[in-house]
Amino acid sequence: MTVVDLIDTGVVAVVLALALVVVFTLLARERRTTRRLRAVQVPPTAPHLPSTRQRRAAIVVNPTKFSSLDEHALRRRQAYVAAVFRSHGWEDPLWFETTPAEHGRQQAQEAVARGVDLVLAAGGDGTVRAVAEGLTGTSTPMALLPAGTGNLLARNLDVPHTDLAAALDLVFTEEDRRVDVGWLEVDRGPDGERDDGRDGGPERHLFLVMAGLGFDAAMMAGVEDRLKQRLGYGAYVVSGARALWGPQAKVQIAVDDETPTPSRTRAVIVGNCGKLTRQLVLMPDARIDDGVLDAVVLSPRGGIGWGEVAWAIATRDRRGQRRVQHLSGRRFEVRCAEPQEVQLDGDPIGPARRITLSVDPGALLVRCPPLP
Ligand SMILES: Nc1ncnc2c1ncn2[C@@H]1O[C@H](COP(=O)(O)OP(=O)(O)OP(=O)(O)O)[C@@H](O)[C@H]1O
Repeated sequence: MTVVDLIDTGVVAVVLALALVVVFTLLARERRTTRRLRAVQVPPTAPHLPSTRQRRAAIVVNPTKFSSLDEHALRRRQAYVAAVFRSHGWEDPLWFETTPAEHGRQQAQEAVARGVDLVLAAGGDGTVRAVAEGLTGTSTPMALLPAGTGNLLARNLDVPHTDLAAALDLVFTEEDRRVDVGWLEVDRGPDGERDDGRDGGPERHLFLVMAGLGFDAAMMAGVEDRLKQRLGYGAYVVSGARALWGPQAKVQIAVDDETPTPSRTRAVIVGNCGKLTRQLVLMPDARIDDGVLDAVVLSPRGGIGWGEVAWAIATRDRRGQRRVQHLSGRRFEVRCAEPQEVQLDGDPIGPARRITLSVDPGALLVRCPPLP
């Protein structure tokens, strides 16, 4: 190992150590202040209004996210939620469970067919994406009951992600906001296996936060479920430390109708919104309702390069520099010389040779606080 390698290794170790300290401190503080799930107090029932049609919500639940609750606790939680709806003059909600084969899209479509006024996605970002696929293009809004590890959409929309009762309150106090939807088309090459549960046509996935390929996707693919349950967000830091050392990828990036530009990169991340945590903002200019997608292209070499990337992100640098390039447009196409891991709102979906990302402006209604 040369002296430069040693310095590089040292810098990476310091950057990672700092990142670990910052992430764990922020998460610990966030948990302390917001974890306490409000006492299960059933609010008083509102006076019955016979003349108007009662509104009704559907709740699409990913049961794996509540597996720590026993049958009794689960029923109490459901009874509490139903009582909250009744107390606001709504009918008892319809409940749908996701399955290993149907992650929420079909359940949301069924809820719309049954005429509900709102569909709540109770799960992580995977459930939120699936429910959004079922609601996009309809006039039925979605609300969030965040129960995942990352809860990236909730973080970006300022929906409480550690207090289900507070998230539920928003249903009755907030308005519907129109947000953009991102679509990712994946070309896996002749040997690739599709991952969207459909048979014909191109493989297509909806995303609401970020999609991309390279380092970040490899990091997410490397997160083991057991570690995620034990460490939560910290599992991503551990996996990130492993993925840091991969080689640069040769890619061609085309934005809208421009000529593709060749690049050697570690990650191309395209965002509908840009926040990873309250403090960590990857794309400071990304807005979920501006009708365009933003992107960052990260091209560090060695530990010093990663240090520059970490600094640019920590300081929310908007201008970009040689290691961190910012782009924006309505359509991105990324072609890779070798297949690269792809991620969607934090979920790895396997390697691909080419991805195309486009925006469908204002295609989804979400009930949430005013958009940041
Ligand atoms: N009934 C079920 N049994 C087993 N697995 C399920 C079931 N329903 C959904 N899943 C799995 O859960 C995944 C979605 O999980 P979730 O909603 O937590 O998103 P996530 O992105 O994994 O969240 P996070 O990583 O933030 O915890 C789906 O992709 C599917 O694989």
